[in-house]
Amino acid sequence: MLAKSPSAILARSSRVSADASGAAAGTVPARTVFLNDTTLRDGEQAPGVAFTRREKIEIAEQLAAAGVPEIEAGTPAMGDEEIETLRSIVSLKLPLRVAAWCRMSEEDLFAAVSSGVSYVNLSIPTSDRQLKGKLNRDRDWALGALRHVVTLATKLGFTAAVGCEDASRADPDFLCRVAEVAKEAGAFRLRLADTLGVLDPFSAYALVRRVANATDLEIEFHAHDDLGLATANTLAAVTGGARHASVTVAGLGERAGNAALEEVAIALRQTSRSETGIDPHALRPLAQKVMEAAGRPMPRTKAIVGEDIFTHESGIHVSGLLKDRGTYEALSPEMLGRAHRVVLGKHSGLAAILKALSDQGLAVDEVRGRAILARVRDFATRSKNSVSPEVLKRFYEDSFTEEALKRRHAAVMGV
Ligand SMILES: CC(=O)SCCNC(=O)CCNC(=O)[C@H](O)C(C)(C)COP(=O)(O)OP(=O)(O)OC[C@H]1O[C@@H](n2cnc3c(N)ncnc32)[C@H](O)[C@@H]1OP(=O)(O)O
Ligand SMILES: O=C(O)CCC(=O)C(=O)O
Repeated sequence: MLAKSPSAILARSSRVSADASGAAAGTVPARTVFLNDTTLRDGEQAPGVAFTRREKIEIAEQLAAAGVPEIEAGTPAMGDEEIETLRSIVSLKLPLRVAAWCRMSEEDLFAAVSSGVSYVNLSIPTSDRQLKGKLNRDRDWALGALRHVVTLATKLGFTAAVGCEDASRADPDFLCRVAEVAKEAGAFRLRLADTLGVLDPFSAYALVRRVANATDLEIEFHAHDDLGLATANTLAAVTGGARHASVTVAGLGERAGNAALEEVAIALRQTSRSETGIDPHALRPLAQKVMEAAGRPMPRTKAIVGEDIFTHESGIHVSGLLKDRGTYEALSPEMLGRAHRVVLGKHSGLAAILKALSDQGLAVDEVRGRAILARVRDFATRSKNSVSPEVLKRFYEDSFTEEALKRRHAAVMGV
């Protein structure tokens, strides 16, 4: 058993250095918002997802390479395997903070000591619904437990943050009181969790603003995507005063998942010019790695990292893009290390056909171009796929045959 006895842990507490988890040495980009990635903790809580130690290590390395300043790498209370994995990640001395998630309990905290992390997120339910419903406790108990466990964590040498589970359904006055006690007990940050994903951007803003005005603790916001609003709520929380956003790669997480790291990083940059220090080029390889390890396919439409996000088919769009890319492209593919692409399919128009032919050194007049377009549409509908350059070339060659001439005639006559 790796977890040590409380007395053994207290005896060595003075040796727990604030930098044991490899907090960054070297160049750190100027950030205005800090993304705390919890792919290895809340991301892995997605049903059926179970990373191996090797996968966790590789994901941690990629997160560091992408410029993520802090990761929540696991839950020591889960036992020896998780503790050993956390130790392996800490031992890499990556240029990021490695934190562990703990319930507000001595037992979890002692397991965290065994894991070698320096940062702990100590979580306590803050809504009456959860306090009563799952713990059969009340607010006074919560404040007492918080004071006791955070004080102990500080004595043990941890840098401790307090996680307010179900903060979005909690009494805001009570959250302010939690912030006060957390601060007195030595916590450095308060995490407001929208555990059930019930907030919208207006209520997320109001909640964070309210608590941020009442405390000088740094605020982190942790969103869930049950209403499809996790990223929007995270941006609103940042506007409300949160300097830290809890995110996961590709939004992997409990139920509908969390706020996606790549969405929050790029949306902040595009909409409010906030800098997170994340390398945009690293986002797609990172998402591919995480989805592969999670055993889940990445939706082609996934914002920022999906296969199709810079691919255009519709005739009107392609016609516009050919004249001026800015007509249908607001996000730069190059900024994300990607390339703009046009495909031929059911929604193509003549301009796209002519351009695709000319890319192969071929030219046709409008009538033949429209006949080829009719075949492209037919092919795409039957095959449910785009038309490749090879198939297009065949349509081009066919367009000289008698049969094609007939088809062309029918197309022109509309029969
Ligand atoms: C919103 C979130 O994402 S919270 C994080 C969720 N993460 C996880 O659950 C991580 C994976 N979990 C596990 O491996 C296990 O549940 C463990 C190791 C944490 C606990 O395992 P078990 O001892 O078997 O307990 P079990 O899972 O059945 O129940 C959870 C216990 O934690 C208690 N608990 C829940 N939240 C807290 C809290 N913040 N502080 C203290 N205790 C808590 C529950 O009341 C329950 O205890 P009880 O059985 O005395 O009522
Ligand atoms: O309390 C916390 O630390 C957040 C836990 C969590 O993942 C959640 O509430 O969704």
